[in-house]
Amino acid sequence: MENEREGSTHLQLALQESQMVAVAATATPFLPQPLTVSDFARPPLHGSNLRVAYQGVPGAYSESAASKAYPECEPIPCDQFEVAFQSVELWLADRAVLPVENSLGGSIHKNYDLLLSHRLHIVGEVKLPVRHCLLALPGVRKEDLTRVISHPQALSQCELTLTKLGLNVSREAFDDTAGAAQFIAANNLLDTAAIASERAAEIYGMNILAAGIQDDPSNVTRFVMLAREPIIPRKDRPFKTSIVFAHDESTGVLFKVLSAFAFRNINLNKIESRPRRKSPVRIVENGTHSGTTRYFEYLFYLDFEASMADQKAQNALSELQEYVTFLRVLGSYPMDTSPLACVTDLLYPAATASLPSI
Ligand SMILES: O=C(O)C(=O)C[C@]1(C(=O)O)C=C[C@@H](O)C=C1
Repeated sequence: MENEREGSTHLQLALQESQMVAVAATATPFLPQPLTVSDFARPPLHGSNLRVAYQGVPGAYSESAASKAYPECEPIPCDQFEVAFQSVELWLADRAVLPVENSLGGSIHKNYDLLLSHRLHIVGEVKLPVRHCLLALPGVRKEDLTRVISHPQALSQCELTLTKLGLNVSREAFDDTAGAAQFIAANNLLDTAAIASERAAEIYGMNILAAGIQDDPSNVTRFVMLAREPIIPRKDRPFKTSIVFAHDESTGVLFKVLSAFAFRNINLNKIESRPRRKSPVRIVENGTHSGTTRYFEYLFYLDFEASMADQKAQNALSELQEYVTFLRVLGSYPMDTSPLACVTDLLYPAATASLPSI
């Protein structure tokens, strides 16, 4: 009797599990499921195509960036940025393609921090125009909406346009744009819209209520390609080098660092500061005045326009070493100078057709 009850419980569990699998399969048929930390126990996959990890689910802009960077690749969805880094380190993927900045939303700080806490090398960059759409289930009208969900970057890139559209909606953050569309479809939400790509609309059977809803028509996200090994820097095409450094409290160090590039006519593309997490604050006793001052400590990320194969870049870094307490080259890689093709052109070259624009 006891065994029988146990048997029926197992059966019920198995049934519930198979029903859950069936529901998930109906919601997103044949789509690869995102990697999670628990997948790292699996043996590495082998195949002839380059396996490229990205954060999100199919239809995410990061997937399009992976396809732009490596046209023949097998894109591998990951549920978090950290998982994408680890999947390359553990040979589950060959490359990772991750967003680092957007022309409207600014830097994606999480990835700057992860670049430092992992040992991968930047081997390329890719710039992707991001054209957002407002997606809802078939039959849903703008007036029915009470909520818009998406990746925080996408929500902020469309903030003004959402207001202009006259939508009386709350905004909620989601892990990625396509994941938001997938969630609406899987839960048959008739009062919720997602901000995501045209490709996400197609994959998850959603309608496009409005296209091109980003606040600036030339909205672009820059992604970096990461690998276990660095590439050999060259001088026959435009290269960029990314470094990260920290310095101690002496005066004018940042000025000296920037001058090391300026005096050699090396163009700086970007400088970003992040808190130095291991020692975020420096406390200084105020000499004659009583009390103490707390200074924030920073790590500086800098991109400059030169290859590490170039003597003047090597000289600039040698000079930097005199001023800084920590220096790491994150990668020296070809600049993306290609014309900006939009996501639709990349994935459906023949059909950049008539979308309901606002
Ligand atoms: O959610 C996605 O589709 C992503 O690929 C992520 C992401 C980001 O992290 O900034 C990438 C590009 C867009 O700027 C919006 C979101």
